[in-house]
Amino acid sequence: MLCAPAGHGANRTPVSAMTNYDQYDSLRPIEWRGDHLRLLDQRLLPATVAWLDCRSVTEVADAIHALAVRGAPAIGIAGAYGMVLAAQASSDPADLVTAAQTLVQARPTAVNLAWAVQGLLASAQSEGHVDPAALLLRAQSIEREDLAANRHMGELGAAQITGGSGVLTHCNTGSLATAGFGTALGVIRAAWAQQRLSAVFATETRPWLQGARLTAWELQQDGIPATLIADSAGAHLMSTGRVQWLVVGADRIAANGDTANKIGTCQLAIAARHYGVKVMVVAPSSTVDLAMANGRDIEIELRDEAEITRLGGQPTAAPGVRAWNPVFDVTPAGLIDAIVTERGVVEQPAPGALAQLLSP
Ligand SMILES: CSC[C@H]1O[C@H](OP(=O)(O)O)[C@H](O)[C@@H]1O
Repeated sequence: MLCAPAGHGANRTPVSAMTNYDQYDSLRPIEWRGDHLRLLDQRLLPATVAWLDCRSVTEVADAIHALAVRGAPAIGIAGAYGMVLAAQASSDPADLVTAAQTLVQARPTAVNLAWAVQGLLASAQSEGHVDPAALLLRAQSIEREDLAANRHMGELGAAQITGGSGVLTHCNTGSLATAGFGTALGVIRAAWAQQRLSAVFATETRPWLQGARLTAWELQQDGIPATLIADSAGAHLMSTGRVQWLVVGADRIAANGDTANKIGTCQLAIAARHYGVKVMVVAPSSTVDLAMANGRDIEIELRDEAEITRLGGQPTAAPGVRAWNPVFDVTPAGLIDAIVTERGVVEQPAPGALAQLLSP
């Protein structure tokens, strides 16, 4: 069933658009500095807060591939600023095309990266010349719109959650993964601020530990008590009745609602359906890929085996053992109860519902 677009008679009126979220908006992982891009190096968090200064499109692409900056919206924003760096380095349109290819190849699954980069390339091509200032305005607009979208999605998603609910989240979908406030974590922040939550649980999210290292750290900054669980404890937690919602982000949502997200999301959604826990996907419209009919063709990023067999640079597996490291999976739309975007909420996503919601 399709809920009315946000703000137009939606059948769940957000509790209050006046809730003050500023305390949750202080963290910015991306800073444009005029001739370089500063990125909070998320590989070192939470032990070390250090910044990378990227002065070329290659350095931005390398930072995206290495997960120094990560999270679907955040890598889109970083990619956009990478295009500005490319335009500052060369006025040759062919070089901008090469820059776009370099950035898009950094990570294949999150559509936000290609959406942002190819959008800036198209705008330069439509202008007929490479104008760094014009591209900078577009990059800044993408960043600004993402933050606004996150705050709005927070309200819409929180309105879905009845008071006294426990929630489980997977991976990191907070300020570190976006322009600020977060997607799924933004809903959790809003629901907490509106006193709707009885408990927040986060999975550790192996192998990269986005939950243990990043989500737990963000929630500590917020003063929101959270309990960390092993990824393998998700189904058991749901069996105890302590959570009513599984709230996750997305890297690419196909037109029918099939959703690519961090590896482990699908099995959590299967367990959620078994135990009567509702599943909410929270993502800006820039994460929806209407050109992809369903999730079967979403490219799943495979990363280095060492991310499985080593931790913190130390071996954790039997020497020489091979590992398979897909870092996303696809949750079928039939397992999803609500997809929350800044344009509104789609419940029980049916074919065509997202296209209808996002139609101009
Ligand atoms: C709002 S972030 C969306 C998405 O990105 C994360 O992946 P990664 O940490 O590998 O960039 C995770 O899948 C989040 O749900």
